[in-house]
Amino acid sequence: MSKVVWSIAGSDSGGGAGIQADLKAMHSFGVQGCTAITALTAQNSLGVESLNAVSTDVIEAQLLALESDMKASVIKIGMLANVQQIQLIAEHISRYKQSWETPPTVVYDPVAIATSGDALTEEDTVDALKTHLLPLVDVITPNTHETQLLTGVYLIGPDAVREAAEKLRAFGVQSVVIKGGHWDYPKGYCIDYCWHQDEEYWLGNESINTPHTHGTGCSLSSVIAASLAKGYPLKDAFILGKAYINAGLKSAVRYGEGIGPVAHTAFPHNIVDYPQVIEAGSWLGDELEFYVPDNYNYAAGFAPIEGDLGLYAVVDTIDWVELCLKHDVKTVQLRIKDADSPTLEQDIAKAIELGNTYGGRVFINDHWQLAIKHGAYGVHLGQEDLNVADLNAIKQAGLRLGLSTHGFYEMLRAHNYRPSYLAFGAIYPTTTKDMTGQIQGLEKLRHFVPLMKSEYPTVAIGGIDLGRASEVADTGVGSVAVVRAITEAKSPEQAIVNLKQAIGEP
Ligand SMILES: Cc1ncc(COP(=O)(O)OP(=O)(O)O)c(N)n1
Ligand SMILES: Cc1ncsc1CCOP(=O)(O)O
Ligand SMILES: [Mg+2]
Repeated sequence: MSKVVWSIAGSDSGGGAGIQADLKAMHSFGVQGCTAITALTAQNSLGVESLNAVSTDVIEAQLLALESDMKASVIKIGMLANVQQIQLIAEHISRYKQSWETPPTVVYDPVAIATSGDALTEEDTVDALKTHLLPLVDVITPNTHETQLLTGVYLIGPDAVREAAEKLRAFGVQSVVIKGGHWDYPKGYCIDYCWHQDEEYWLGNESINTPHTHGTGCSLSSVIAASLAKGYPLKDAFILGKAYINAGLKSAVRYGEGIGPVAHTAFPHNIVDYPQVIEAGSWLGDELEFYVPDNYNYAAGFAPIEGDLGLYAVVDTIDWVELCLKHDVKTVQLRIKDADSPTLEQDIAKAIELGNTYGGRVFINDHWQLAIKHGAYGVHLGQEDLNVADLNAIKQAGLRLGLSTHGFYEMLRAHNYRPSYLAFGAIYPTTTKDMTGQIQGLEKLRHFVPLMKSEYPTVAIGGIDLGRASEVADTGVGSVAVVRAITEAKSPEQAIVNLKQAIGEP
């Protein structure tokens, strides 16, 4: 069933922001948007002419109607026009959180506008938000101005952004996304920040030069809400929101005399619309004065893969490497997880030799030093390895680099290194490795493939068996990687033939 997301927000008669923007953005991400309207604004592209707050009775009637039949997995809150509204919404959300079988996630996009022109500048409104609403908020998405109004911190640089986020968390908010669309630092760039579960994430891209930016805030938080409902973790929802807004800004047009609305397109499938994940040591990281560790080593642009990866066998012994190569599996990975195995080096050397004998590509998982020493075709590394492996040594030695990714944030982080292939997983639950909370499913794979296929060979891994191989291949992914589908098959030789046939490998 499609996920339900509520938007509790104001109506923009010009159609560019508020409820109208929320519904369009939610639709683009395949969720059912429901609404509880808090205010009716009379506005056009030139500005807000009047604002009529909806009575709390009428708001409550909308909420009760939705609650009795269409409970939300995520509730997005936008404009709240007065203290009474804040109290009412907080009371309801508090009850949902305590009594619903699946408590909703709450995304709050503070909107600094009200009858007086600027609700967040009124002390009692800000007090009511801090006392009643913020402690119930899972993700807050203020822009620079709203952050300043709520925290009193002026966002003059990255440390100030961190300080403001800390203040918002002190009000009881779980996670913070601060939209940097309004600061021009570094010059010509748009930098956004996210704090979630004790980690910070920074995204950046060149500013998009258009005056037609109306509704970007509402739309971004609605994409975040819809993506959370779809099961994306916040760091991925944050990226999808940015990419959607970037695509929308590029196609935004004027409808009136003034500022036009950000365009609503579709799930972003063009890599050029995606922001950069900012890491220490990168140019943007240096501009933001990120701490660079002593052992920092970065390399990008690894040797390309010749031909198609095809069926990719991931196995843990030399016997399996040989069986797979002998039966014409063209890509094989030796994955020995016991770093203390007394035969580790010998096994790696032998696997590489077998690759040369049978003309197959042999990747070595984890043990990049031994892979270099014995001249492997490539190495396969995880995201955590990126901080410790000597990437320059791997690149200089001409080895291919395959990288694991679990979601859009990791995919973009991997993209910073321009590896030789990108693997995406786990597609389905697996017993081979603990992938709790990391199961991607086919829908996410369908989004990942078109995004990355023009840049890299793509690989899908995790829980893929003969019954599932063809639906995975149908996503257009370049390669299907399996462990148990071969190693636990009654006849591994026949399994190889069947798997190749299922994925259309000649
Ligand atoms: C093709 C392929 N994809 C993903 C993985 C997982 O690698 P990693 O994240 O390094 O985890 P471990 O395999 O080391 O447990 C892989 N090995 N191969
Ligand atoms: C190593 C690895 N990385 C992500 S899932 C996985 C295991 C895949 O094993 P299987 O094909 O048996 O599900
Ligand atoms: Mg590994």
